[in-house]
Amino acid sequence: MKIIDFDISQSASLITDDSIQKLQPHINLAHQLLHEKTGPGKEYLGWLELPSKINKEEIERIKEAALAIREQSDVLVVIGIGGSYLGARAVLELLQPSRLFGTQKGRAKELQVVFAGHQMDADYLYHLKHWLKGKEFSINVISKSGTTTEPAIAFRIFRQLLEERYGDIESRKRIYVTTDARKGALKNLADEKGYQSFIIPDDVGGRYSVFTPVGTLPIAAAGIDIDELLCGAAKAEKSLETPCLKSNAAYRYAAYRSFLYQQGKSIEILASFDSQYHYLCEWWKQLFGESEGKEKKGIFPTSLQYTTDLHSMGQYVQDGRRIVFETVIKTEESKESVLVPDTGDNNDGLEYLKNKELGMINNKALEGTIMAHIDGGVPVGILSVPEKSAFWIGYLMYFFQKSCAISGYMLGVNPFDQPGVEDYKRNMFSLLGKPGTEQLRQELEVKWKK
Ligand SMILES: O=P(O)(O)OC[C@H]1O[C@H](O)[C@H](O)[C@@H](O)[C@@H]1O
Repeated sequence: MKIIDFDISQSASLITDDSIQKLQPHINLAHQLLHEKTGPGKEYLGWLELPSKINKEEIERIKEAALAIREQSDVLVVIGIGGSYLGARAVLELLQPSRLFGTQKGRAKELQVVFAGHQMDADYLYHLKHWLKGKEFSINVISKSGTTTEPAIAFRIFRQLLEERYGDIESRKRIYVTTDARKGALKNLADEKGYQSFIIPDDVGGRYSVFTPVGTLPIAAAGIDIDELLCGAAKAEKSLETPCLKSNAAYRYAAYRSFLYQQGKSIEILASFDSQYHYLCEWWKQLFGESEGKEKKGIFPTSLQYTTDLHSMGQYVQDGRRIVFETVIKTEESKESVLVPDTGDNNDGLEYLKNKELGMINNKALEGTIMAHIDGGVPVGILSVPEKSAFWIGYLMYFFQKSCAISGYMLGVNPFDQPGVEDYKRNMFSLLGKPGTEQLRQELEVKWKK
């Protein structure tokens, strides 16, 4: 039976199953806090039963909007940052590998999804604006608060471009807003202009929102089957209901992290041997980093793409400070077959690999790397994902959400807030001269001797 599993048996010399099992009482407590909705952040647990309680009518509305976008445009500009951006990007990059090279070649009228508002890089926005010349485009602006600076600026830029191109009335039909049901500047603007709007539920935080319209609208617009995605998430919700460590792989993963953190391992590397997982790793970093990095505690989540990074960071992992552990994503099947060509000579010394599958070679690299890292004192957990499909990515993302919540409760923090993120924003607003922030500006000038 196909399933996402988490296995640490190869690292037995560094971490035993027994030491994980001993954490069952802690897991039970965390499970209780989560499922009885009594823990910190309990007002943000809407994601927990979201896949099984999905509103069918809303899904139909999303599919209709996705179809309309595909009919009216060549390009969808998705504007958002953090949890309002990474989930959709992760799914797109994982399931549409040809995106990595720009276009969806060979397909009739394929909508291209591009991202903006995830930074304030002037050069990027300038070139994107110019690239859109002569292309039909629509916008999906996504912001739960409706006030985040980066997407708000990008939305101004692309809304202006849209209005100049299509005029006020037509451009209103090309703007799709995903935001709070009641409050925020974006909500007000959407009401005023009559943009088609989608709601981010109050009880679902940004980094847990991929199965809401935050993720599903751009994912559906890209032509990915959101029923399958949600079906995978619902399957995970059901399969990961039990607190029993032996049968709940997400809880085993949480316990493994918790155990290693107590042993002084403060950095977790999420590694994959498949470049399509890059943005899934970025999404995972926000999920765990924002959920756990508080009160001067928490594992620092980072990611590496192998074998690429074995040629840059491999040295550190193998032989640097022993504060690192690794979680390796292993996908069983490569979708495509690529063979090492038989060139009729052995000048490069690769004759022994002729006609061999690249997928098989990559797999041997994975096996060899895991052995080397364990020998070097790095515990490695293997997260096996049956295939790269909408169903299994849905399952995987729910798996991570659930393990993150449990891991956060085991750490003793609120896994659903992010108070620290406000500090840079406060300073930035003051330095930009936002009205009402004069006092802070003076304090900053004195402190930093400007
Ligand atoms: O959706 P938004 O309200 O625009 O927020 C986007 C992101 O910005 C923040 O600063 C938060 O730290 C993130 O958790 C959030 O996902």
